[in-house]
Amino acid sequence: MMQVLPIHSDAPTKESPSPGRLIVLTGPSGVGKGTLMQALLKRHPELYYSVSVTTRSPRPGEINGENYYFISRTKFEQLVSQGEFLEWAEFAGNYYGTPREAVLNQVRSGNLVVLEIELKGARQIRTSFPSALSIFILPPSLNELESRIRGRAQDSEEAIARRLRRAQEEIQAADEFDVQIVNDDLETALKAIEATLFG
Ligand SMILES: Nc1ncnc2c1ncn2[C@@H]1O[C@H](COP(=O)(O)OP(=O)(O)OP(=O)(O)O)[C@@H](O)[C@H]1O
Ligand SMILES: Nc1nc2c(ncn2[C@@H]2O[C@H](COP(=O)(O)O)[C@@H](O)[C@H]2O)c(=O)[nH]1
Repeated sequence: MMQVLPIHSDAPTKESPSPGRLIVLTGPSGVGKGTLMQALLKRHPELYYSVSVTTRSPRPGEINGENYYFISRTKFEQLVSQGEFLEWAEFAGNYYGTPREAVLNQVRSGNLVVLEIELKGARQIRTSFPSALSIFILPPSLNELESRIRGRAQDSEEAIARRLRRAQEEIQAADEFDVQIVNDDLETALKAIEATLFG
């Protein structure tokens, strides 16, 4: 379970110089961020993947502490008030947030830290950490996005509809980010991410 950390009244809201770097992977739900992330971690185990905190219920097979830290809304709101998140957002009826201290420690230690997060959180990171590298993953089409969400068979009809509505807003924001990559063929998209990260 996530460690509850003390409140730091001087916790940074703007970045301070550090040897590591934050990488933000964003894009609509179902576009394949998690799939790309897992493949990337296999090839580059030196990357640090930030495990988020959420109030969403675990899907079959999801493991607490590995996929997410699953907590209650009350606990999440308490952590927000304690300043424990680097960013957080409500998405499709649930809260999601990035644990502040673990991520900052990794960046300070010189590591490349990858956050896989939705649009509002990605915007918060861009504001707080202007040197973060942000990558927006696009679907080949909205139809393909829908069939990926449905193919995953993890969400109710209502959740699918909410995610698709939100996807259209998110896609319009793609140009706000440093790099846009279409996840059509997985291997091609992976190579494009690798080229962005490692040159
Ligand atoms: N390039 C691809 N071609 C075909 N299917 C893909 C591709 N990339 C991912 N998928 C499939 O699309 C579905 C959604 O992928 P994934 O769960 O990784 O998306 P996500 O962006 O992480 O979603 P969320 O943001 O909701 O967690 C999965 O079933 C995955 O196997
Ligand atoms: N702002 C944040 N968004 C996050 C975080 N962790 C995950 N996410 C994004 O939420 C949606 C929905 O995820 P799902 O697992 O329920 O399908 C998706 O876009 C994730 O990338 C976070 O810490 N902050």
